[in-house]
Amino acid sequence: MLKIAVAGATGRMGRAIVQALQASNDEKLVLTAAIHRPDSSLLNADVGEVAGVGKVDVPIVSRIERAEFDVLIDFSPIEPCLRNLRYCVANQKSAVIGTTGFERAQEAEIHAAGTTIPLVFAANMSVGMTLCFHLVQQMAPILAADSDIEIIETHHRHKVDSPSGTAMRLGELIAQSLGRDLDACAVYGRQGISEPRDRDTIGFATVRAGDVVGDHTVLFASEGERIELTHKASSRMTFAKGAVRAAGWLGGQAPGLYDMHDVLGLRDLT
Ligand SMILES: NC(=O)C1=CN([C@@H]2O[C@H](COP(=O)(O)OP(=O)(O)OC[C@H]3O[C@@H](n4cnc5c(N)ncnc54)[C@H](OP(=O)(O)O)[C@@H]3O)[C@@H](O)[C@H]2O)C=CC1
Ligand SMILES: O=C(O)C1=N[C@H](C(=O)O)C[C@H](O)C1
Repeated sequence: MLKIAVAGATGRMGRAIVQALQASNDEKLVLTAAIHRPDSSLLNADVGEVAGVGKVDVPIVSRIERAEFDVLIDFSPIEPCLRNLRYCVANQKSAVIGTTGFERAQEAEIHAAGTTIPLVFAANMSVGMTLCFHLVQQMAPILAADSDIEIIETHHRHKVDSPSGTAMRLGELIAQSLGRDLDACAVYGRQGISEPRDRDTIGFATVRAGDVVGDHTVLFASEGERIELTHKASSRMTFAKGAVRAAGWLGGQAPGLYDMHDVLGLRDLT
């Protein structure tokens, strides 16, 4: 049996993860804890009822210290997510982190945690986007000399971090495959009069509207042709199933920093 705790359990992703756990065919995965913020009116409510899957006998708690678990799946906001991670490191628990929007120093802390506990950290837990992460690294070195590279993402109106974690990861992987430093070559949005576009930059455009689950396009545009690699998520269950799969996979792993390539057995692709 692998005991799973979910942090951010009442959020959009948290509820989808509770649903995915209930629907999972992996009988060794058991939801044992759900964590929400201390001042929530939902404390002590049954998380299954909050997620719409009926009673699961798991009351929502406010502190990770009150949770009994082997693997934490965390989609809570940045500060609680980092606090939870520190608890996991101190208590040798495994973690799957799906939260996005971390600053560089916070990412460094997550990477360091991966030296002491089994940790999956992935801005996008879908199979399709994991494949796109691979594909852009193949495409960019072939196309970059003649192409402008732009990353365009659209998400629902409630999303607070931008560009999305996925867009940033796409940018990092493209920059890495071209030997560029993303911090030096990224251009975030444009307004007003500017010089003509510098081919060595990577542009980011962000759209926030309605209930869009998550669309990403990487555009390679040269004189005379363009390639658009587009991924569209139409259900949060796509990410939730990935997170649950990652938790089950982590159960047997040694300490290390992993991503969905490892979980899906696609590491040889990269
Ligand atoms: N890696 C991936 O595949 C994906 C990643 N994400 C990322 O996951 C994160 C969550 O997204 P989403 O579910 O849409 O956001 P939500 O805002 O719906 O969910 C976050 C939840 O965390 C709760 N929360 C606030 N404080 C705490 C706390 N101290 N402890 C535990 N929970 C707390 C919030 O409660 P309240 O609202 O009451 O404050 C909210 O219910 C984002 O960073 C998003 O970018 C999203 C989809 C896929
Ligand atoms: O906040 C979201 O919704 C999503 N966040 C992730 C991101 O920032 O990339 C993944 C997905 O696109 C949905």
